[in-house]
Amino acid sequence: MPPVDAKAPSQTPAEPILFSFPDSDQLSRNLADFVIKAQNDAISRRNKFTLATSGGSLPKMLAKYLINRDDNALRWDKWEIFFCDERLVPLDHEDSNYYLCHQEFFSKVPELKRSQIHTIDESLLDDPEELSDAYEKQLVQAFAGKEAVRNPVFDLILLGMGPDGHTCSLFPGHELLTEQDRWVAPIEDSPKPPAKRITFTYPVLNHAHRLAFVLAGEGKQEMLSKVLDQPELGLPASRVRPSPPGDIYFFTDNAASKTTKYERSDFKL
Ligand SMILES: O=C1O[C@H](COP(=O)(O)O)[C@@H](O)[C@H](O)[C@H]1O
Repeated sequence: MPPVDAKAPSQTPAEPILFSFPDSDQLSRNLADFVIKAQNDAISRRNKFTLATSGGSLPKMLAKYLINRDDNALRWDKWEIFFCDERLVPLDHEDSNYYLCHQEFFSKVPELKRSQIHTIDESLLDDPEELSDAYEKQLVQAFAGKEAVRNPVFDLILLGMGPDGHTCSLFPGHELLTEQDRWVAPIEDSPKPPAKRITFTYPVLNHAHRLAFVLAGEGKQEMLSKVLDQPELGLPASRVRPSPPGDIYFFTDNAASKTTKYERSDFKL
């Protein structure tokens, strides 16, 4: 188990900032600029860029304008990549979030070395607790030093959201919503298959420097309205509210944000 958080618990959490773009192509283009800005800020601060990504619909939208660029904006050698959640299947299984990200993104970036990507230990697939602890240890090692006594502070965490409001593998009504000690936890009863997974917990999410939900299409509309307009429902995605100086953004297309009454912000870097 990681050391106890030393941060003062009384700070008011950040308010979500909503960006809405005409379509998913514009969303991807602006998301790429946002990621590059986060990368540059992180490199100036600590000479590396720690990113955690989700699976689902995100990797394709993320990759679209990050791969095949001709402007040298990306400093791939500085990237260190984790997964916000992972399914307990082999890394070449089609349900694996790593496999999906590899297909959509990593395999198209030859500069990115395999050692920069933190995956689960496949030899522990039969022991979710052990596997989860081993993945948590990878975080402890990556964030060692001064930060080791607090929580890991990711430069950027990219999130998706399912139609039930889940994010990572944190599902509505599940006991993991109140997990305060572990950074990474196993779940063996995920309502969305596969049932066995590991997931980041809120202590990790809510200490990140920046987080962004990436949501496109009409299928996200109803749940996005609930998450932004009715936070009192306590849906998993609504509970992502980092403490200052962390920021939380929603990158959406107009189809996803059509019905929310939440105020849109102009996108500027
Ligand atoms: O199961 C999962 O679902 C969520 C949402 O996926 P999406 O296809 O609706 O974008 C995803 O963020 C998570 O990483 C994944 O394991």
